[in-house]
Amino acid sequence: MIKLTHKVITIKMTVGVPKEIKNNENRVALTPVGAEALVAAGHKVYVQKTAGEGSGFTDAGYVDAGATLVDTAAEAWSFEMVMKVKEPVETEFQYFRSDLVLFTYLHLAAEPKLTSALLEKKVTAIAYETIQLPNGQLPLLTPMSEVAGRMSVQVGAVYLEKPNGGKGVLLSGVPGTRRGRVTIIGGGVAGTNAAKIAVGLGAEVTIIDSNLDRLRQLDDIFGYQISTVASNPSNIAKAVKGSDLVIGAVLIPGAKSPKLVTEAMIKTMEPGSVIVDIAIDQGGMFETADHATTHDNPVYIKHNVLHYSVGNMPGAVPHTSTIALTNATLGYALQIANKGFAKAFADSPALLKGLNTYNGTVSYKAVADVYQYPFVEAVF
Ligand SMILES: NC(=O)C1=CN([C@@H]2O[C@H](COP(=O)(O)OP(=O)(O)OC[C@H]3O[C@@H](n4cnc5c(N)ncnc54)[C@H](O)[C@@H]3O)[C@@H](O)[C@H]2O)C=CC1
Ligand SMILES: CC(=O)C(=O)O
Repeated sequence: MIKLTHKVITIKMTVGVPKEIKNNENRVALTPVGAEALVAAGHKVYVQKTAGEGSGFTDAGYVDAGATLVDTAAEAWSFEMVMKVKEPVETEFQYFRSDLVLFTYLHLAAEPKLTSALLEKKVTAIAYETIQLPNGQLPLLTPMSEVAGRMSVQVGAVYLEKPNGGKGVLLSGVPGTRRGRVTIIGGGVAGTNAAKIAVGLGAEVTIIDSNLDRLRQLDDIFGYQISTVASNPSNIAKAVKGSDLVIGAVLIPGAKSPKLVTEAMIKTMEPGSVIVDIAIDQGGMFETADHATTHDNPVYIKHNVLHYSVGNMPGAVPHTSTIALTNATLGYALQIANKGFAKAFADSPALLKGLNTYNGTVSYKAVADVYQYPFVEAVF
């Protein structure tokens, strides 16, 4: 009898995980459990020392998972695929090279310098936030939008407190007083999660969205606990004027956020009101929220309204966020590592949607349009 053996060819990839260096960014791209799964699939994982500490994961935990610790960022960046959380900051651009596969959040529509650095160095850059399933869902943005949406009401409630500069409104109210009024613009993942917390606190909640089917779904979910409003300038102006807290959570995937709340609308809000611009990572949707803030200094005041516009909100709850992120990214990281990026793209249209720059060209149309770069569709 002849025994046939089939040789399975598995690509072994080296994967680097640098420590995040953005302000108060304590997430890390992989939990030890995630590292273990890549190692079990035959890959080598190199984690920069202390990268997991901020999320509650020790170096020893990664070693137990089969990963190797490296001392420096330069080493962590030297491997075939680099997994990160946040878009690289300027001091990290030195590590870009043409044979690098970078897998991370990128938000290129709001990052002109990063976009040109990736193009110049011909990096294969895959953005978590534009990976998209055929039904339109953004599976690697979803977990962080859930976190940011839930946090947005929590931080909004804190900044409404008088000692923090707010007007002194308790979102739940108490018997004999009015409830706090919360308007959420964009009723997708972040907006829905904001609504859950705002409703849970007992606030009066309005959700504005341009997608009427989405408003119908929200009406089915929340019933009479919320009001749904169609998005147009007049409805937005009215809702903003009457609100204590306005949360911005719109998204047009990959593109710059539309500025739906104008400066004139902000001027109509009562002093001490609060806005939370979750969409700041795509450029922001409030005309007056013209820059991203940091967890060190999250709020500034314009027209007597407190503006919170932190671009990495989930970084403030890194233990929860790192686990939620790895839960979502790991399957895609395994596809890239097991098959090599070209075969992984060929097999998965969802993953291919994540490709933002390749071989010195922009491969995501909404990003190309922002900067008027030619859009070059990558075919694998
Ligand atoms: N600042 C931070 O730390 C974080 C920011 N984000 C950002 O939050 C934003 C929202 O993300 P998701 O909720 O996941 O997106 P999503 O795609 O689930 O929801 C976006 C919603 O905006 C609605 N929309 C689009 N145009 C509109 C318009 N003109 N008027 C009203 N509604 C409109 C869409 O119909 C959709 O329901 C994104 O910019 C995302 O990058 C997400 C996580 C963390
Ligand atoms: C979505 C994103 O950029 C973040 O979670 O920081």
